[in-house]
Amino acid sequence: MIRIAIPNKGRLHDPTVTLLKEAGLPVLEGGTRKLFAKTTDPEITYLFARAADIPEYIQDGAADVGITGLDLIDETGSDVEILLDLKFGGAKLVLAVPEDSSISSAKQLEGMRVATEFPNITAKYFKNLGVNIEVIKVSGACEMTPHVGIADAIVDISSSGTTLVTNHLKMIEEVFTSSVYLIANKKTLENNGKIEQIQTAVESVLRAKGKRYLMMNVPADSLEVVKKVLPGMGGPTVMKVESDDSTLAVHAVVDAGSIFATVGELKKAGAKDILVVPIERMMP
Ligand SMILES: Nc1ncnc2c1ncn2[C@@H]1O[C@H](COP(=O)(O)OP(=O)(O)OP(=O)(O)O)[C@@H](O)[C@H]1O
Ligand SMILES: O=P(O)(O)OC[C@H]1O[C@H](OP(=O)(O)OP(=O)(O)O)[C@H](O)[C@@H]1O
Ligand SMILES: [Mg+2]
Repeated sequence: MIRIAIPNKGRLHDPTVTLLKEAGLPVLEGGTRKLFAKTTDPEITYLFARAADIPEYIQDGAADVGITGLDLIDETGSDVEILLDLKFGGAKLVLAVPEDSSISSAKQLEGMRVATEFPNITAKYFKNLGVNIEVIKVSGACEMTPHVGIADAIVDISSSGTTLVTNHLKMIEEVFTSSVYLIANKKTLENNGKIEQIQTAVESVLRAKGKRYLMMNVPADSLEVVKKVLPGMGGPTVMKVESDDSTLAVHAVVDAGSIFATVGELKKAGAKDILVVPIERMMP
């Protein structure tokens, strides 16, 4: 049996559940108040946990696989296997000071106080710089601390930057770049092939997100020009169209980012009836 720990609430819950569904491992009978949920594979169960607790659950074997933020993994110093960047939940830990402060670099904070929800990452950052500071650990509303004399600077999560601006703070350094990762217990990973299957399934969803499936009809004498337009992945699949010897059906996988330009060029090359279709999963 493999237990996968996923965030029970907060901003990481919904995208995690969506990704698992796309990977063919939907959270069944889910509900934020429940501790456990099943999926379609009888050998896999979900455990709902706080995002911040997941790294330690994985390290200690309370769960075998986990999905949570890299910042939380690093902060807890958990000894886990980092398998895959899931490319969502992106945020930065930034060093910020009041907007009217004359401080413009981390080095100028020698001997001062820095408030944060991430004391270990913060201490490590300043230690690497050779700057002595006092870390003040808070568990929320960090942005307020420089304005009430508790700290001279903060290290806090920023994504859009709105919270910093609203609280009259300015970023002076980037301390840590985070996104959400798939992690695993080191022992289970060695002994149980199921984790690799889970990783492959999730990876196949991520790979497919950047691709589109193109289908089109091509006059036989335009095939060579059309093939030149279609960037590889082993080249397009070319099929005969029944009852029409002069037309071929051409299928190809292309980068989603280049779809606009590619379709334009295909038209020019003589392709017709072009269909652009999303791909659910892609295995190499
Ligand atoms: N704008 C953001 N603010 C806070 N955390 C973010 C943001 N964007 C991404 N994250 C990531 O989300 C994770 C924190 O999720 P968590 O569920 O603990 O907090 P939350 O969504 O703010 O919920 P809570 O209401 O419990 O604070 C971290 O890994 C963090 O990097
Ligand atoms: O750069 P921004 O897009 O403004 O996002 C960053 C803010 O969002 C988070 O707070 P959250 O909304 O989770 O509230 P919390 O402090 O109660 O967790 C985080 O702690 C920052 O304060
Ligand atoms: Mg929060």
